[in-house]
Amino acid sequence: MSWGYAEDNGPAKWVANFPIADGPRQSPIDIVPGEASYDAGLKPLSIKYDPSTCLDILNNGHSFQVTFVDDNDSSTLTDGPISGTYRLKQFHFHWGAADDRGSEHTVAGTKYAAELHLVHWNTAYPSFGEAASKPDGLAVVGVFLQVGAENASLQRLLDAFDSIKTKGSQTSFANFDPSTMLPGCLDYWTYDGSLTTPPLLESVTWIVCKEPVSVSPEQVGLQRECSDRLCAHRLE
Ligand SMILES: Cc1cc(C)[n+](CCc2c[nH]cn2)c(C)c1
Ligand SMILES: [Zn+2]
Repeated sequence: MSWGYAEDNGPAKWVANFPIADGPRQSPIDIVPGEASYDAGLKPLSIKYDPSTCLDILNNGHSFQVTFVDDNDSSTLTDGPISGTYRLKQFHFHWGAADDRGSEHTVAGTKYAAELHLVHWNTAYPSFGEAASKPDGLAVVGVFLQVGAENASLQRLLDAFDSIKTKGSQTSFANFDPSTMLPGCLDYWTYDGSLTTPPLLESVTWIVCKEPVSVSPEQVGLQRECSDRLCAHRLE
């Protein structure tokens, strides 16, 4: 039985096959703004994405993921809490069965309808796979999606869903600029954590944007409908 989000293979059961689930820096966490300490040493994020590095969109059975060419420094994350250059590898979303759940991180207990993860790897290591097992190997920018106005940028992704109906299917997806999904203000919380799905590797510097972006009820409904076809989990 592979891991998932159902009663018999969900997060409470992952520790059986992935003991790191009980590790010291597991994600997601509840972010309590009042308890976060201000660090004047932190820099603003520097995000530079080149839409021509966008490669394809994949249904990996747990979400849909847009993958990027990462053999050069065309799409990078620098500064913020990290040192060196991290390359964009992929982005994907987490959502749930209703508008009041879906995000992985919470803010003072509040869940958002969905959460975007932009996954970057530290070019101090030879590849994404190598970096994924290093304590400073990955940097994931998290953006909360709040139900409200339609998100034109997201709509282009949702329109591609029809061609990735079954788990494991992928289709080419070109010239998408992920920075169109970032909020206007890039203020962030940061902490050292982990992947939020098995193998739960403790290799992620989390950079969670304070400002959410909007998604319309229809769009998040489409994501849910797609997740049926993605045979993906229901978070609750
Ligand atoms: C090597 C590796 C494996 C997996 C499942 N993931 C995805 C895990 C994940 C999704 N959202 C947060 N962590 C990453 C980013 C790297
Ligand atoms: Zn994720």
